[in-house]
Amino acid sequence: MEQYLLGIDIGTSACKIAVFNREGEVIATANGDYPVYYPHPGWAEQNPDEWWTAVCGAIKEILQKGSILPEQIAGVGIDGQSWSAIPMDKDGNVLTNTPIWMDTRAADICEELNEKIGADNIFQLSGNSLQPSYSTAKIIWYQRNLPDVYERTYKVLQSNSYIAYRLTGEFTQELSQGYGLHCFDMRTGTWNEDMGKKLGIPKELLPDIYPCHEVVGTVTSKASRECGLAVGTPVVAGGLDAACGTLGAGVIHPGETQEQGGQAGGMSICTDTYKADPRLILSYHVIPGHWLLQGGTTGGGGVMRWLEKQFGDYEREEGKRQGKNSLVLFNEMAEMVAPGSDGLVFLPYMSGERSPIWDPNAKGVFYGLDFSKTKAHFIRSAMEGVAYSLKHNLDAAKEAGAEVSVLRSMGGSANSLLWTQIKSDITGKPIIVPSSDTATTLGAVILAGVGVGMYKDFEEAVALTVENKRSHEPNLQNAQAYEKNYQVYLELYHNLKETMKKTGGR
Ligand SMILES: Nc1ncnc2c1ncn2[C@@H]1O[C@H](COP(=O)(O)OP(=O)(O)O)[C@@H](O)[C@H]1O
Ligand SMILES: O=C(CO)[C@@H](O)[C@H](O)COP(=O)(O)O
Repeated sequence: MEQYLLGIDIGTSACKIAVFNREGEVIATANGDYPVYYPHPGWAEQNPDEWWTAVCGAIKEILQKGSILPEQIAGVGIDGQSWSAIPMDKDGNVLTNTPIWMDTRAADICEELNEKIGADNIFQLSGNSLQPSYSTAKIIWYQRNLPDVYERTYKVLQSNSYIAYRLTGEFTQELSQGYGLHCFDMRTGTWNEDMGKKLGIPKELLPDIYPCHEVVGTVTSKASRECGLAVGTPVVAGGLDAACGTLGAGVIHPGETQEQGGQAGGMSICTDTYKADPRLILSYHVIPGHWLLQGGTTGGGGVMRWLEKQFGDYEREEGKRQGKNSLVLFNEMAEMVAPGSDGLVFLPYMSGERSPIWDPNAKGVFYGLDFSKTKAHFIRSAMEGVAYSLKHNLDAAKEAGAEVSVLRSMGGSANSLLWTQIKSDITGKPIIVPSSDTATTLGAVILAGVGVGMYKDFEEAVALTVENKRSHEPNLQNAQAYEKNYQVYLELYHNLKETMKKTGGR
Protein backbone atom coordinates (compact mmCIF):
# COMPACT_ATOMS: atom_id res chain seq x y z
CA MET A 1 0.00 0.00 0.00
CA GLU A 2 1.66 3.25 -1.15
CA GLN A 3 2.13 5.81 1.61
CA TYR A 4 1.20 9.47 1.11
CA LEU A 5 1.49 12.76 2.99
CA LEU A 6 -1.36 15.23 3.51
CA GLY A 7 -0.91 19.01 3.61
CA ILE A 8 -3.45 21.52 4.94
CA ASP A 9 -3.11 25.22 4.13
CA ILE A 10 -5.27 27.65 6.12
CA GLY A 11 -5.17 30.46 3.56
CA THR A 12 -7.10 33.68 3.90
CA SER A 13 -9.42 33.02 0.97
CA ALA A 14 -9.84 29.26 1.47
CA CYS A 15 -8.29 26.14 2.95
CA LYS A 16 -6.36 24.11 0.44
CA ILE A 17 -5.75 20.42 1.04
CA ALA A 18 -3.41 18.29 -1.06
CA VAL A 19 -2.16 14.73 -0.90
CA PHE A 20 1.33 14.08 -2.30
CA ASN A 21 3.40 10.96 -2.83
CA ARG A 22 7.03 10.81 -1.67
CA GLU A 23 8.23 12.18 -5.02
CA GLY A 24 6.10 15.31 -4.59
CA GLU A 25 3.49 14.37 -7.19
CA VAL A 26 0.02 15.64 -6.39
CA ILE A 27 -2.38 12.71 -5.95
CA ALA A 28 -5.47 14.85 -5.28
CA THR A 29 -6.48 18.33 -4.11
CA ALA A 30 -9.59 19.88 -2.58
CA ASN A 31 -10.48 23.34 -1.33
CA GLY A 32 -12.95 24.64 1.21
CA ASP A 33 -14.06 28.28 1.26
CA TYR A 34 -14.82 30.45 4.25
CA PRO A 35 -15.51 34.16 4.56
CA VAL A 36 -13.52 37.07 5.95
CA TYR A 37 -15.80 39.32 8.02
CA TYR A 38 -15.28 43.09 7.89
CA PRO A 39 -17.65 44.27 10.66
CA HIS A 40 -16.10 47.76 11.03
CA PRO A 41 -13.55 49.80 9.09
CA GLY A 42 -10.09 48.45 9.94
CA TRP A 43 -11.44 45.13 11.24
CA ALA A 44 -10.98 41.80 9.42
CA GLU A 45 -11.94 38.59 11.24
CA GLN A 46 -12.43 34.90 10.63
CA ASN A 47 -14.17 32.14 12.55
CA PRO A 48 -11.69 29.29 13.27
CA ASP A 49 -14.57 26.82 13.60
CA GLU A 50 -15.42 27.63 9.97
CA TRP A 51 -11.80 26.77 9.05
CA TRP A 52 -12.21 23.38 10.74
CA THR A 53 -15.56 22.67 9.02
CA ALA A 54 -13.97 23.54 5.66
CA VAL A 55 -10.91 21.36 6.43
CA CYS A 56 -13.09 18.36 7.36
CA GLY A 57 -15.19 18.71 4.19
CA ALA A 58 -12.09 19.00 2.00
CA ILE A 59 -10.30 16.01 3.63
CA LYS A 60 -13.36 13.79 3.11
CA GLU A 61 -13.58 14.97 -0.50
CA ILE A 62 -9.91 14.33 -1.19
CA LEU A 63 -9.95 10.83 0.25
CA GLN A 64 -12.97 9.98 -1.85
CA LYS A 65 -11.93 11.51 -5.14
CA GLY A 66 -8.31 10.33 -4.89
CA SER A 67 -9.49 6.82 -3.84
CA ILE A 68 -7.12 7.17 -0.89
CA LEU A 69 -7.50 4.98 2.19
CA PRO A 70 -7.08 6.93 5.44
CA GLU A 71 -4.37 4.39 6.44
CA GLN A 72 -2.30 5.49 3.43
CA ILE A 73 -1.69 8.91 5.03
CA ALA A 74 1.66 8.58 6.78
CA GLY A 75 1.69 12.09 8.20
CA VAL A 76 -0.08 15.45 8.21
CA GLY A 77 1.49 18.92 7.98
CA ILE A 78 -0.48 22.13 8.46
CA ASP A 79 0.41 25.67 7.52
CA GLY A 80 -1.60 28.80 8.10
CA GLN A 81 -1.94 32.51 7.61
CA SER A 82 -0.05 34.72 10.03
CA TRP A 83 -0.96 36.70 13.12
CA SER A 84 -4.23 35.25 14.26
CA ALA A 85 -4.83 35.22 18.02
CA ILE A 86 -7.39 32.52 18.80
CA PRO A 87 -8.58 32.59 22.41
CA MET A 88 -9.30 29.01 23.51
CA ASP A 89 -10.81 27.84 26.76
CA LYS A 90 -9.52 24.75 28.61
CA ASP A 91 -12.08 22.53 26.85
CA GLY A 92 -10.90 23.62 23.44
CA ASN A 93 -13.74 26.02 22.60
CA VAL A 94 -12.98 29.09 20.47
CA LEU A 95 -14.17 32.06 22.53
CA THR A 96 -14.53 34.61 19.73
CA ASN A 97 -13.63 35.21 16.08
CA THR A 98 -9.96 35.93 15.53
CA PRO A 99 -8.80 39.22 14.05
CA ILE A 100 -6.57 38.22 11.10
CA TRP A 101 -3.33 39.68 9.69
CA MET A 102 -5.19 42.52 7.93
CA ASP A 103 -6.91 43.75 11.08
CA THR A 104 -5.74 47.10 12.45
CA ARG A 105 -8.22 47.62 15.31
CA ALA A 106 -5.43 47.60 17.91
CA ALA A 107 -3.47 50.50 16.43
CA ASP A 108 -3.93 52.70 19.51
CA ILE A 109 -2.73 49.91 21.81
CA CYS A 110 0.45 49.61 19.73
CA GLU A 111 1.11 53.34 19.97
CA GLU A 112 0.67 53.17 23.74
CA LEU A 113 2.94 50.11 24.21
CA ASN A 114 5.64 51.49 21.90
CA GLU A 115 5.64 54.67 23.97
CA LYS A 116 5.63 52.88 27.34
CA ILE A 117 8.15 50.07 26.66
CA GLY A 118 10.17 51.79 23.93
CA ALA A 119 9.70 50.80 20.29
CA ASP A 120 13.40 50.00 20.00
CA ASN A 121 13.41 47.71 23.07
CA ILE A 122 10.57 45.72 21.55
CA PHE A 123 12.31 45.56 18.17
CA GLN A 124 15.67 44.54 19.66
CA LEU A 125 14.17 41.45 21.31
CA SER A 126 11.61 40.36 18.75
CA GLY A 127 13.20 41.51 15.48
CA ASN A 128 9.88 43.10 14.53
CA SER A 129 8.40 46.52 15.12
CA LEU A 130 5.17 46.46 17.13
CA GLN A 131 2.33 47.02 14.64
CA PRO A 132 -1.40 46.30 14.87
CA SER A 133 -1.36 43.55 12.23
CA TYR A 134 0.65 41.21 14.49
CA SER A 135 -0.97 39.01 17.19
CA THR A 136 0.46 40.87 20.22
CA ALA A 137 -1.90 43.84 20.47
CA LYS A 138 -4.94 41.72 19.56
CA ILE A 139 -4.52 39.86 22.86
CA ILE A 140 -4.40 43.14 24.78
CA TRP A 141 -7.45 44.24 22.79
CA TYR A 142 -9.37 41.23 24.19
CA GLN A 143 -8.22 42.15 27.70
CA ARG A 144 -9.65 45.65 27.35
CA ASN A 145 -12.69 45.11 25.16
CA LEU A 146 -13.81 41.53 25.78
CA PRO A 147 -12.82 40.96 29.43
CA ASP A 148 -15.12 37.94 29.69
CA VAL A 149 -13.34 36.27 26.74
CA TYR A 150 -9.95 37.17 28.15
CA GLU A 151 -10.79 35.79 31.61
CA ARG A 152 -11.82 32.45 30.14
CA THR A 153 -8.80 32.16 27.79
CA TYR A 154 -6.56 29.20 28.63
CA LYS A 155 -4.24 29.40 25.59
CA VAL A 156 -3.93 31.64 22.55
CA LEU A 157 -3.37 29.70 19.33
CA GLN A 158 -2.30 30.58 15.80
CA SER A 159 -4.11 29.38 12.65
CA ASN A 160 -2.12 26.19 11.96
CA SER A 161 -1.79 25.33 15.67
CA TYR A 162 -5.56 25.57 15.97
CA ILE A 163 -6.02 22.91 13.26
CA ALA A 164 -3.26 20.83 14.91
CA TYR A 165 -5.27 21.13 18.13
CA ARG A 166 -8.48 20.01 16.43
CA LEU A 167 -6.66 16.98 15.01
CA THR A 168 -4.64 15.95 18.08
CA GLY A 169 -6.11 17.69 21.15
CA GLU A 170 -2.67 19.23 21.88
CA PHE A 171 -2.15 22.97 22.45
CA THR A 172 1.10 23.86 20.64
CA GLN A 173 3.04 26.75 19.15
CA GLU A 174 5.71 26.26 16.49
CA LEU A 175 8.79 28.34 15.81
CA SER A 176 7.84 30.04 12.54
CA GLN A 177 4.70 31.75 13.89
CA GLY A 178 6.49 32.91 17.06
CA TYR A 179 7.12 36.22 15.28
CA GLY A 180 3.46 37.15 15.79
CA LEU A 181 4.21 37.88 19.44
CA HIS A 182 6.71 40.50 20.53
CA CYS A 183 7.64 38.53 23.66
CA PHE A 184 9.22 35.93 21.33
CA ASP A 185 13.01 36.21 21.37
CA MET A 186 13.94 36.07 17.69
CA ARG A 187 17.54 35.09 18.42
CA THR A 188 16.79 32.11 20.68
CA GLY A 189 13.29 31.06 19.57
CA THR A 190 11.93 31.15 23.13
CA TRP A 191 9.30 33.15 25.02
CA ASN A 192 10.76 36.06 27.01
CA GLU A 193 8.83 36.32 30.24
CA ASP A 194 10.08 39.78 31.10
CA MET A 195 8.88 41.29 27.81
CA GLY A 196 5.63 39.34 28.18
CA LYS A 197 5.04 41.07 31.52
CA LYS A 198 5.77 44.49 30.03
CA LEU A 199 3.38 43.86 27.15
CA GLY A 200 0.74 42.40 29.45
CA ILE A 201 0.82 38.86 28.01
CA PRO A 202 1.27 36.22 30.75
CA LYS A 203 3.46 33.24 29.78
CA GLU A 204 0.67 30.85 30.83
CA LEU A 205 -1.39 31.94 27.79
CA LEU A 206 1.33 30.83 25.40
CA PRO A 207 1.73 27.15 24.42
CA ASP A 208 5.13 25.39 24.45
CA ILE A 209 7.20 25.95 21.31
CA TYR A 210 8.09 23.05 18.96
CA PRO A 211 10.25 22.74 15.83
CA CYS A 212 7.95 22.89 12.80
CA HIS A 213 8.68 19.31 11.66
CA GLU A 214 8.26 17.70 15.09
CA VAL A 215 5.36 15.27 15.56
CA VAL A 216 3.18 16.90 18.23
CA GLY A 217 0.42 14.31 18.41
CA THR A 218 -1.77 11.91 16.49
CA VAL A 219 -5.31 12.10 15.14
CA THR A 220 -7.82 11.49 17.94
CA SER A 221 -10.96 9.38 17.58
CA LYS A 222 -13.12 12.54 17.77
CA ALA A 223 -11.12 14.18 14.98
CA SER A 224 -11.19 10.95 12.98
CA ARG A 225 -15.01 10.91 13.13
CA GLU A 226 -15.13 14.55 12.01
CA CYS A 227 -12.57 14.56 9.20
CA GLY A 228 -12.15 10.95 8.11
CA LEU A 229 -8.41 10.55 8.80
CA ALA A 230 -7.32 7.38 10.61
CA VAL A 231 -6.96 7.44 14.40
CA GLY A 232 -3.25 7.61 15.26
CA THR A 233 -2.08 9.40 12.09
CA PRO A 234 0.96 11.52 13.08
CA VAL A 235 0.60 15.33 12.89
CA VAL A 236 3.62 17.67 12.88
CA ALA A 237 3.64 21.14 14.44
CA GLY A 238 3.48 22.84 11.00
CA GLY A 239 4.27 26.44 10.18
CA LEU A 240 3.51 29.86 8.77
CA ASP A 241 2.01 29.74 5.25
CA ALA A 242 4.60 32.10 3.80
CA ALA A 243 7.38 29.94 5.27
CA CYS A 244 5.87 26.65 4.07
CA GLY A 245 5.34 28.22 0.64
CA THR A 246 8.98 29.25 0.74
CA LEU A 247 10.05 25.67 1.49
CA GLY A 248 7.67 24.31 -1.16
CA ALA A 249 9.18 26.74 -3.67
CA GLY A 250 12.58 25.19 -2.92
CA VAL A 251 13.99 28.10 -0.91
CA ILE A 252 16.22 26.54 1.76
CA HIS A 253 19.60 28.26 1.32
CA PRO A 254 20.70 31.76 2.38
CA GLY A 255 19.94 34.41 -0.27
CA GLU A 256 17.27 32.35 -2.03
CA THR A 257 13.97 34.23 -2.10
CA GLN A 258 10.30 33.40 -2.43
CA GLU A 259 7.76 35.78 -3.98
CA GLN A 260 4.28 35.30 -2.62
CA GLY A 261 1.01 35.94 -4.41
CA GLY A 262 -1.74 34.71 -2.12
CA GLN A 263 -4.45 37.01 -0.79
CA ALA A 264 -1.44 38.89 0.59
CA GLY A 265 1.56 39.73 -1.57
CA GLY A 266 5.18 39.85 -0.53
CA MET A 267 8.53 38.13 -0.44
CA SER A 268 10.64 36.07 1.97
CA ILE A 269 14.45 36.08 1.85
CA CYS A 270 16.16 33.08 3.48
CA THR A 271 19.08 33.94 5.81
CA ASP A 272 21.24 31.90 8.17
CA THR A 273 22.22 34.90 10.26
CA TYR A 274 19.99 37.22 12.26
CA LYS A 275 19.12 40.21 10.03
CA ALA A 276 16.29 42.48 11.18
CA ASP A 277 14.94 45.81 9.95
CA PRO A 278 12.02 47.66 11.57
CA ARG A 279 10.51 48.38 8.13
CA LEU A 280 10.36 44.64 7.34
CA ILE A 281 9.14 41.44 8.98
CA LEU A 282 11.38 38.76 10.50
CA SER A 283 10.34 35.18 11.25
CA TYR A 284 12.02 31.85 11.64
CA HIS A 285 11.97 29.69 8.53
CA VAL A 286 10.34 26.29 8.98
CA ILE A 287 13.76 24.65 8.49
CA PRO A 288 16.01 24.73 11.54
CA GLY A 289 18.69 27.41 11.85
CA HIS A 290 17.26 29.78 9.25
CA TRP A 291 15.24 33.00 9.29
CA LEU A 292 13.06 34.71 6.70
CA LEU A 293 13.33 38.44 6.15
CA GLN A 294 9.90 39.22 4.76
CA GLY A 295 8.02 42.06 3.14
CA GLY A 296 4.26 42.00 2.80
CA THR A 297 1.49 44.12 1.36
CA THR A 298 -2.14 43.84 2.44
CA GLY A 299 -3.23 43.91 -1.20
CA GLY A 300 -1.65 41.05 -3.18
CA GLY A 301 -3.65 38.47 -5.13
CA GLY A 302 -6.62 39.62 -3.08
CA VAL A 303 -6.77 42.80 -5.17
CA MET A 304 -7.61 40.77 -8.26
CA ARG A 305 -10.18 38.77 -6.34
CA TRP A 306 -11.76 42.01 -5.14
CA LEU A 307 -11.79 43.57 -8.63
CA GLU A 308 -13.33 40.40 -10.04
CA LYS A 309 -16.03 40.38 -7.37
CA GLN A 310 -16.91 44.04 -7.84
CA PHE A 311 -16.52 44.42 -11.61
CA GLY A 312 -16.38 40.90 -13.06
CA ASP A 313 -20.06 39.96 -13.52
CA TYR A 314 -19.72 40.01 -17.30
CA GLU A 315 -16.45 38.02 -17.32
CA ARG A 316 -17.94 35.45 -14.93
CA GLU A 317 -20.83 34.82 -17.35
CA GLU A 318 -18.64 35.00 -20.44
CA GLY A 319 -16.10 32.70 -18.73
CA LYS A 320 -18.81 30.07 -18.27
CA ARG A 321 -19.65 30.27 -21.98
CA GLN A 322 -15.99 29.98 -23.01
CA GLY A 323 -15.10 27.39 -20.35
CA LYS A 324 -12.55 29.79 -18.81
CA ASN A 325 -12.01 31.21 -15.35
CA SER A 326 -13.06 34.89 -15.15
CA LEU A 327 -9.54 35.75 -13.90
CA VAL A 328 -8.13 34.32 -17.13
CA LEU A 329 -10.37 36.77 -19.03
CA PHE A 330 -9.16 39.57 -16.75
CA ASN A 331 -5.59 38.63 -17.71
CA GLU A 332 -6.45 38.67 -21.41
CA MET A 333 -7.90 42.18 -21.04
CA ALA A 334 -4.88 43.47 -19.11
CA GLU A 335 -2.52 42.16 -21.78
CA MET A 336 -4.08 44.60 -24.27
CA VAL A 337 -2.92 47.61 -22.21
CA ALA A 338 0.63 48.94 -22.58
CA PRO A 339 3.17 48.58 -19.73
CA GLY A 340 2.63 51.51 -17.38
CA SER A 341 -1.18 51.40 -17.91
CA ASP A 342 -1.04 54.75 -19.76
CA GLY A 343 -0.29 56.49 -16.48
CA LEU A 344 -2.89 54.85 -14.22
CA VAL A 345 -1.08 54.10 -10.95
CA PHE A 346 -2.50 51.96 -8.13
CA LEU A 347 -1.57 51.92 -4.44
CA PRO A 348 -2.53 48.45 -3.09
CA TYR A 349 -3.08 49.56 0.51
CA MET A 350 -6.42 47.79 0.78
CA SER A 351 -6.48 47.19 4.53
CA GLY A 352 -4.06 49.81 5.76
CA GLU A 353 -0.55 48.76 4.74
CA ARG A 354 2.11 46.57 6.24
CA SER A 355 5.78 46.73 5.28
CA PRO A 356 7.66 48.86 4.52
CA ILE A 357 5.37 51.81 5.40
CA TRP A 358 3.37 50.32 8.32
CA ASP A 359 0.41 52.63 8.15
CA PRO A 360 -3.03 51.46 9.35
CA ASN A 361 -4.57 54.60 7.79
CA ALA A 362 -3.14 53.96 4.32
CA LYS A 363 -5.77 53.56 1.58
CA GLY A 364 -5.99 51.97 -1.83
CA VAL A 365 -5.76 54.57 -4.60
CA PHE A 366 -6.19 54.63 -8.39
CA TYR A 367 -4.47 57.76 -9.70
CA GLY A 368 -4.41 59.06 -13.26
CA LEU A 369 -7.98 58.59 -14.47
CA ASP A 370 -9.31 60.19 -17.63
CA PHE A 371 -12.00 59.28 -20.19
CA SER A 372 -9.61 57.04 -22.14
CA LYS A 373 -9.23 54.57 -19.29
CA THR A 374 -11.04 51.23 -19.43
CA LYS A 375 -11.69 48.33 -17.09
CA ALA A 376 -8.60 46.71 -18.60
CA HIS A 377 -6.50 49.66 -17.38
CA PHE A 378 -7.77 49.13 -13.83
CA ILE A 379 -6.82 45.45 -13.97
CA ARG A 380 -3.34 46.03 -15.36
CA SER A 381 -2.58 48.94 -13.06
CA ALA A 382 -3.67 46.82 -10.05
CA MET A 383 -1.15 44.17 -11.12
CA GLU A 384 1.52 46.83 -11.52
CA GLY A 385 0.72 48.44 -8.15
CA VAL A 386 1.20 45.12 -6.34
CA ALA A 387 4.52 44.72 -8.18
CA TYR A 388 5.60 48.23 -7.08
CA SER A 389 4.97 47.21 -3.48
CA LEU A 390 7.18 44.15 -4.06
CA LYS A 391 9.92 46.42 -5.42
CA HIS A 392 9.48 48.77 -2.45
CA ASN A 393 10.03 45.85 -0.03
CA LEU A 394 12.98 44.45 -1.99
CA ASP A 395 14.61 47.89 -2.00
CA ALA A 396 14.19 48.11 1.79
CA ALA A 397 15.72 44.62 2.15
CA LYS A 398 18.67 45.66 -0.01
CA GLU A 399 19.25 48.64 2.28
CA ALA A 400 19.11 46.20 5.22
CA GLY A 401 21.90 44.17 3.58
CA ALA A 402 19.83 41.39 1.98
CA GLU A 403 20.49 41.34 -1.74
CA VAL A 404 18.24 39.20 -3.93
CA SER A 405 19.20 37.84 -7.34
CA VAL A 406 16.31 35.54 -8.32
CA LEU A 407 12.73 35.22 -7.07
CA ARG A 408 10.82 31.94 -6.80
CA SER A 409 7.09 32.66 -7.08
CA MET A 410 4.19 30.80 -5.48
CA GLY A 411 0.53 31.42 -4.61
CA GLY A 412 -2.53 31.92 -6.81
CA SER A 413 -1.20 35.06 -8.55
CA ALA A 414 1.68 33.04 -9.97
CA ASN A 415 -0.94 31.31 -12.18
CA SER A 416 -0.91 34.53 -14.19
CA LEU A 417 1.91 34.66 -16.75
CA LEU A 418 1.25 38.36 -17.27
CA TRP A 419 1.35 39.28 -13.57
CA THR A 420 4.53 37.25 -13.01
CA GLN A 421 6.17 38.93 -16.03
CA ILE A 422 5.13 42.37 -14.72
CA LYS A 423 6.75 41.53 -11.36
CA SER A 424 9.92 40.46 -13.14
CA ASP A 425 10.00 43.63 -15.28
CA ILE A 426 9.33 45.98 -12.37
CA THR A 427 11.82 44.40 -9.94
CA GLY A 428 14.39 43.65 -12.66
CA LYS A 429 14.74 40.11 -11.23
CA PRO A 430 14.39 36.80 -13.04
CA ILE A 431 11.48 34.77 -11.65
CA ILE A 432 11.21 30.99 -11.47
CA VAL A 433 7.80 29.42 -10.84
CA PRO A 434 8.06 25.93 -9.32
CA SER A 435 4.34 25.46 -8.73
CA SER A 436 1.75 28.10 -7.98
CA ASP A 437 -1.26 26.57 -6.25
CA THR A 438 0.45 23.68 -4.44
CA ALA A 439 3.80 25.11 -3.27
CA THR A 440 2.42 25.95 0.18
CA THR A 441 0.82 22.56 0.83
CA LEU A 442 3.99 20.92 -0.52
CA GLY A 443 5.97 22.82 2.12
CA ALA A 444 3.60 21.57 4.84
CA VAL A 445 3.92 18.04 3.48
CA ILE A 446 7.73 18.21 3.47
CA LEU A 447 7.57 19.11 7.18
CA ALA A 448 5.40 16.04 7.75
CA GLY A 449 7.69 13.86 5.63
CA VAL A 450 10.82 14.93 7.51
CA GLY A 451 8.94 14.59 10.82
CA VAL A 452 7.82 10.99 10.22
CA GLY A 453 11.13 9.99 8.65
CA MET A 454 9.97 9.63 5.05
CA TYR A 455 12.78 12.02 4.07
CA LYS A 456 16.31 11.99 5.52
CA ASP A 457 16.39 15.79 5.67
CA PHE A 458 15.13 18.97 3.96
CA GLU A 459 17.81 18.85 1.24
CA GLU A 460 16.68 15.40 0.17
CA ALA A 461 13.00 16.36 0.32
CA VAL A 462 13.42 19.49 -1.81
CA ALA A 463 15.65 17.72 -4.36
CA LEU A 464 13.03 14.98 -4.75
CA THR A 465 9.88 17.08 -4.81
CA VAL A 466 10.40 20.64 -6.11
CA GLU A 467 10.27 20.99 -9.87
CA ASN A 468 10.57 24.25 -11.83
CA LYS A 469 7.58 24.73 -14.12
CA ARG A 470 8.49 27.96 -15.95
CA SER A 471 10.71 31.03 -15.75
CA HIS A 472 10.54 34.74 -16.63
CA GLU A 473 13.39 37.10 -17.54
CA PRO A 474 12.94 40.87 -16.97
CA ASN A 475 12.12 42.76 -20.16
CA LEU A 476 14.22 45.90 -19.92
CA GLN A 477 12.31 47.64 -22.73
CA ASN A 478 9.51 48.26 -20.25
CA ALA A 479 11.81 49.60 -17.54
CA GLN A 480 11.39 53.29 -18.38
CA ALA A 481 7.58 53.32 -18.23
CA TYR A 482 7.63 51.37 -14.98
CA GLU A 483 10.36 53.46 -13.35
CA LYS A 484 8.40 56.66 -14.04
CA ASN A 485 5.25 55.16 -12.52
CA TYR A 486 7.18 53.78 -9.55
CA GLN A 487 8.33 57.28 -8.68
CA VAL A 488 4.68 58.45 -8.92
CA TYR A 489 3.71 55.50 -6.69
CA LEU A 490 6.18 56.60 -4.00
CA GLU A 491 5.21 60.27 -4.29
CA LEU A 492 1.49 59.53 -4.12
CA TYR A 493 1.75 57.91 -0.71
CA HIS A 494 4.17 60.54 0.51
CA ASN A 495 1.80 63.32 -0.57
CA LEU A 496 -1.44 61.65 0.53
CA LYS A 497 -0.27 60.31 3.87
CA GLU A 498 -1.76 63.14 5.95
CA THR A 499 -4.97 63.22 3.89
CA MET A 500 -5.38 59.47 4.45
CA LYS A 501 -5.44 60.08 8.20
CA LYS A 502 -8.44 62.39 7.81
CA THR A 503 -10.70 60.02 5.91
CA GLY A 504 -11.11 57.44 8.68
CA GLY A 505 -10.66 53.76 8.00
CA ARG A 506 -10.14 52.72 11.57
N1 LIG B 1 -5.08 33.57 -13.10
C1 LIG B 1 -4.97 34.42 -12.09
N2 LIG B 1 -4.67 35.72 -12.33
C2 LIG B 1 -4.54 36.61 -11.33
N3 LIG B 1 -4.72 36.29 -10.04
C3 LIG B 1 -5.01 35.03 -9.73
C4 LIG B 1 -5.15 34.02 -10.73
N4 LIG B 1 -5.46 32.86 -10.10
C5 LIG B 1 -5.51 33.14 -8.77
N5 LIG B 1 -5.25 34.44 -8.55
C6 LIG B 1 -5.23 35.15 -7.26
O1 LIG B 1 -4.70 34.29 -6.27
C7 LIG B 1 -5.32 34.59 -5.01
C8 LIG B 1 -5.45 33.32 -4.20
O2 LIG B 1 -4.18 32.81 -3.97
P1 LIG B 1 -3.93 31.74 -2.82
O3 LIG B 1 -2.47 31.44 -2.83
O4 LIG B 1 -4.85 30.62 -3.06
O5 LIG B 1 -4.36 32.63 -1.58
P2 LIG B 1 -4.56 32.41 -0.03
O6 LIG B 1 -3.51 31.43 0.43
O7 LIG B 1 -4.39 33.76 0.55
O8 LIG B 1 -5.95 31.91 0.20
C9 LIG B 1 -6.67 35.19 -5.31
O9 LIG B 1 -6.80 36.35 -4.53
C10 LIG B 1 -6.63 35.49 -6.81
O10 LIG B 1 -6.89 36.84 -7.05
O1 LIG C 1 1.71 37.79 6.90
C1 LIG C 1 1.95 36.97 6.07
C2 LIG C 1 3.24 36.28 6.06
O2 LIG C 1 4.10 36.84 7.05
C3 LIG C 1 0.91 36.67 5.05
O3 LIG C 1 1.43 35.95 4.04
C4 LIG C 1 -0.31 36.03 5.61
O4 LIG C 1 0.09 34.83 6.26
C5 LIG C 1 -1.41 35.79 4.62
O5 LIG C 1 -1.15 34.75 3.73
P1 LIG C 1 -2.16 34.32 2.57
O6 LIG C 1 -3.41 33.84 3.22
O7 LIG C 1 -2.38 35.51 1.73
O8 LIG C 1 -1.47 33.20 1.80
